[in-house]
Amino acid sequence: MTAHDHRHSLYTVDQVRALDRRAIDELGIPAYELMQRAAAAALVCLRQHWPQARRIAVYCGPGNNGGDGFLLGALAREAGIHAEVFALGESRGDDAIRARREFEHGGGTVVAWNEAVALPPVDVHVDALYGTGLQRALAPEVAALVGRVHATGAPVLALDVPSGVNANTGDVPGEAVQVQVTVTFIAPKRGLYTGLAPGYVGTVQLESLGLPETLWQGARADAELMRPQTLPPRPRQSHKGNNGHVLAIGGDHGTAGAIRLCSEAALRGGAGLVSVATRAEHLIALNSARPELMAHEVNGPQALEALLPRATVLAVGPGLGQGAWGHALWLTALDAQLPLVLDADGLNLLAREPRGFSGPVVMTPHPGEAARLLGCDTRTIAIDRYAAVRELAKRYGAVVVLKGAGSLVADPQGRVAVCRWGNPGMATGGMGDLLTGIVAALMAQGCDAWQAATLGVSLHARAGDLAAKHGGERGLIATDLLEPLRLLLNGRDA
Ligand SMILES: NC(=O)C1=CN([C@@H]2O[C@H](COP(=O)(O)OP(=O)(O)OC[C@H]3O[C@@H](n4cnc5c(N)ncnc54)[C@H](O)[C@@H]3O)[C@@H](O)[C@H]2O)[C@@H](O)CC1
Ligand SMILES: Nc1ncnc2c1ncn2[C@@H]1O[C@H](COP(=O)(O)OP(=O)(O)O)[C@@H](O)[C@H]1O
Ligand SMILES: [K+]
Repeated sequence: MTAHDHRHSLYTVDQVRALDRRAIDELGIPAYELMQRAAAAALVCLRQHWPQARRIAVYCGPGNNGGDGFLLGALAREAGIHAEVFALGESRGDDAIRARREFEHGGGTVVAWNEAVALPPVDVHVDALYGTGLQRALAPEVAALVGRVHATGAPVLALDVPSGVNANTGDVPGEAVQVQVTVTFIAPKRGLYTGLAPGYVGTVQLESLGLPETLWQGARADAELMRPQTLPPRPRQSHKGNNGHVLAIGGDHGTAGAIRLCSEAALRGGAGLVSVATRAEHLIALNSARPELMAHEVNGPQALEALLPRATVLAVGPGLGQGAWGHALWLTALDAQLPLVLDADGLNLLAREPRGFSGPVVMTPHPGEAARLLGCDTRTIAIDRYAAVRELAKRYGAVVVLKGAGSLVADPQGRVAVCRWGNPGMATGGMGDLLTGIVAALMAQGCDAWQAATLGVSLHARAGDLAAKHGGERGLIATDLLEPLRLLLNGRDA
């Protein structure tokens, strides 16, 4: 992928290193000057977020991230801010060593950190321990420092990456610094946006260090950040037959809620018609709750086959179960040669009985389902969500949404888009069922699998944010998203 808009492109750590090298080799900017620019940008960021800050503490690790910290300490002192600088280990590498000397030549004193050192009272802590060079979990003594910094309650600014966060993957293998602001240099690292990282990074501010656009042009990026999108307005002459017909299949005994949420989301996602193939016992409840739904009793494959000719997209899985009924409907749906959205038990059945697809498919696993599909544990998924989602998309020949904080969407060719919206209020039952219905509705309206998945994920997460903005995160429930979803789908976000 070429990256013309580097603010929406996400890079692996190796790709960021390649950009650094090009800045040094092709633009002739010495690495030490990049470090100086990073420190200057960090000071601007610090003052922008905490204009009243008079005292800061900077914790410097042994590498170039620590080098950035020493130079920030020097600049802060020059600007009249009292900076106490702590070193964790000896600086390694010419630039980091030179940065430390520059701080000391300016009159600053570096305190070698040990656990007997008292943390000074400060307005802001600056985390310059580790950046993109983090290789493993923080050592116990560093983790102890992190705990003490957190306990002060004062805000933290991270230089480049919060220490302990793997900037390449978003994994956090042990302790990590939880910060209010991460000022990241040169390019957005893909790991800051997904998995455990969103719990640590706070606001991510990109500083391009005055490097020209040409640096990013032609440079490889690994993924893209989703941008807010909607669908174009409907043609005035539109009729329900133009807007697709979603058939939602599921709702075994005792699981009516999942299929109702999915089908209602398909209606609010703009599908022209929404039918439900479910157990007889759910029909009255579905019809009385949502008379716009066409609910059908389906007791086996034949009854489902009768509904297929009118459907444009099948949403398969919410509340489907993995019993004989669910399995038989699942097989019929997968053989129907219609576009599919597969979720929940639709995915669990696929993990049990792997197979290919004949038409376009979007799969929407959460990490637990993803682990079943890949035959691994959820920890393996968390270690590298980018690798997991790409492997799923490739293995199943489908567009795959790997849900959870910083949802990822991948296609079988390896393209990946990252969702930067959503909130922990959405960690509640039924949210995934909505997503299935939304993605199906978008496919029914003519989006291809990639468009439906990326637009669906972004609308769902933004609807979650809008709902949480009005009522808060705790107590947010899936149906709260339906009205904001409709607003966002129509390009309104008030
Ligand atoms: N090269 C460049 O062009 C620029 C680099 N910059 C800074 O340089 C950083 C990268 O510097 P480095 O590559 O030196 O990497 P780091 O400073 O992140 O850390 C590398 C050092 O830490 C050690 N280490 C890693 N994980 C450890 C752990 N868990 N426990 C103990 N030791 C560990 C490594 O062995 C190595 O000595 C960036 O994040 C950024 O802050 C900026 O100055 C901007 C420009
Ligand atoms: N902390 C979070 N941040 C952002 N989005 C979240 C968070 N927790 C859950 N979500 C989103 O909510 C949805 C939950 O889906 P899922 O786990 O399938 O729930 P369910 O099976 O109950 O419907 C996913 O789209 C997921 O990305
Ligand atoms: K850091």
